Amino acid sequence: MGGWVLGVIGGSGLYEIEGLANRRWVKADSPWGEPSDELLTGEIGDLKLVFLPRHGRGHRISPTEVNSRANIDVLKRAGCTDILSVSAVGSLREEYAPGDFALVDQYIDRTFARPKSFFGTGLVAHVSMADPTCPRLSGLAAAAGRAAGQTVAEAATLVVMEGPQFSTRAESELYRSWGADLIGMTAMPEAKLAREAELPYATLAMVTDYDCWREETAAVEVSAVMEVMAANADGARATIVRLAEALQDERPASPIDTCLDYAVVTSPSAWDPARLAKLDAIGARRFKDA
Ligand SMILES: CSC[C@H]1O[C@H](OP(=O)(O)O)[C@H](O)[C@@H]1O
Ligand SMILES: Nc1ncnc2[nH]cnc12
Repeated sequence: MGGWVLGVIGGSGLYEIEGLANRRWVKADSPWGEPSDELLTGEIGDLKLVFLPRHGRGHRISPTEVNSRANIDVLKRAGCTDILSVSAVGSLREEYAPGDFALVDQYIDRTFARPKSFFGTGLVAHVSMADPTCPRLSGLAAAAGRAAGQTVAEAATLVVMEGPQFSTRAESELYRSWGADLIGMTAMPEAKLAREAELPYATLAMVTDYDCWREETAAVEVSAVMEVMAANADGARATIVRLAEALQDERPASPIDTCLDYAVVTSPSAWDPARLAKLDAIGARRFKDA
């Protein structure tokens, strides 16, 4: 096994990270279209880190228009072994307060206007999403957040809505009645695509608001989200540095590294060469003999 290569997808308010040695913005191409921006590559100690701002520098791209297939593809091409995804989220529970961090272990995917798979006609695959995040990476990220002085919850359930408008009060109450803890707009289909790419994935959620269900608090506005994110960006960066410091050694294998072995259902004789060609990075391990 080689070392860790950490991909970090930055969300609202996190458009770059400082403190990287040999830091360089590099253009990355993908057969899945345009990624959100160039990749910022660099090192923290022995760890290679690859950062991509999800909405692009200047926050140009809306949640629906984020090309998550291209983003995951270029991170895979850049050699990432694992992905930490950072997101600003609303809280659906009293106990998750603005300023808190949380690691997500379940998602409820309510998005409907985004391509959600690298697979399809000519090469059909069904990966398991029963446990959508990597417990090892999530645990390390939670410890890193605490070491950086943050309050960090674990095992949160995140609703991912289409947006870009925020929820109605009835929707907010509905998601609460489903047992969801947090709400955002971008972790899906990112988490599904990371799994198809055999990349262990974790969501570091940064709570920015109480959405619109809490009577004593004003309904969420984007200015409030960005204000809390500005106050928390240093905490997010410190968490990433602490996580990087914990990933200096060899990377042990994960079952996610080989999950496509159990997922592909199309007979090899029916594989579509055009789709196979687009899967040259995502499926490099699985389809190396094709
Ligand atoms: C800027 S408020 C709504 C916006 O913030 C979150 O973005 P991200 O997940 O990339 O941090 C949310 O998902 C929306 O895209
Ligand atoms: N209340 C909210 N709903 C959806 N996405 C968000 N991102 C930050 N706060 C949010």
